[in-house]
Amino acid sequence: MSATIIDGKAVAQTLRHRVAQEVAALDRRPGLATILVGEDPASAIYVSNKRKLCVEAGMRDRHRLLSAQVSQAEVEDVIDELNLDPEVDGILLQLPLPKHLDAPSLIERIDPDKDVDGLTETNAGRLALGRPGLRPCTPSGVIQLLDSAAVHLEGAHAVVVGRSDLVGRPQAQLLLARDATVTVCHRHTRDLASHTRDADIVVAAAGVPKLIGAEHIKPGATVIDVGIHRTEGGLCGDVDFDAVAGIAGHITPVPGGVGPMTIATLLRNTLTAANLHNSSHRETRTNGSGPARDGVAVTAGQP
Ligand SMILES: Nc1nc2c(c(=O)[nH]1)N[C@@H](CN(C=O)c1ccc(C(=O)N[C@@H](CCC(=O)O)C(=O)O)cc1)CN2
Repeated sequence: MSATIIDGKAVAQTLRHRVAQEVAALDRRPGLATILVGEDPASAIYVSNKRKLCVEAGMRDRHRLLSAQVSQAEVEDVIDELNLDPEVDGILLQLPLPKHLDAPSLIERIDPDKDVDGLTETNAGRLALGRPGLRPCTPSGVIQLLDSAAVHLEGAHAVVVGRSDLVGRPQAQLLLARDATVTVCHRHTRDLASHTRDADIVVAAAGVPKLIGAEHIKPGATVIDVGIHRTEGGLCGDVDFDAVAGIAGHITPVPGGVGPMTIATLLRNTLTAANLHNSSHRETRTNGSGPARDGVAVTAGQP
């Protein structure tokens, strides 16, 4: 093996520690609300970890567990209630949802300034236009991992494999915002290896176990694995780690790579949303007029 392993657990811990320090300095504790529908075991673990780490960072934890048979209208009511709750700065609707629910319209119902997943059309549009806004957690975490390993992004050829709303599309936008040259590959791409072999950075987010092998990677390239699959042999990603680690320059493991960054970034987004709400509140008190809510105060292009 020759690749340097990017330790997502360590980078995430540092970020969570920084968030906790900033939270401790605030007058008002930020609040994160999680909504879990049904009993998917993996989703239940992810939400339970989010809640645990939210409390560990000094934030207020709100949780709604809804039955797998809940109606669209009932979930809408919960979102409406959390949108209005002044103690809630961030709302996270855990995905995937049961099939009878219309996930895009529920996501769209979340107040964009509480959308700590960065998935509403408003925040996706802000990202596409390079405007400040809340960014999706996993792709934003990937950029932070690349920065932690000092991987040069400007002018680099980055290939994103996958085009989901949660990862692939926003990942491409975030890399573009950092001046990478971005190719997006997907299930209809012909000759995937011909694209990935040309890449300085490969982000694998296709949802196919061990899709990316040694034959897909240029020697010295950086390989980021977003996939998580439970197989009989244990957890694996979209990258065949053992094969690719002998060729890549940097690589993220599964577990311990991108996953922990997803949750740490969620906490950071919740803090960002709380800072926005606190400053809006201050403005309302001092001006007597409504706050100028033109998006959250993070730098355009930042993860
Ligand atoms: N509303 C959202 N739903 C989902 C998101 C999301 O960002 N927002 N992402 C994924 C799941 N996810 C967070 O929700 C998530 C996945 C994995 C991990 C993680 O830390 N994984 C560990 C392994 C843990 C294990 O499964 O044993 C690792 O990779 O080291 C955190 C969060 C889908 N849904």
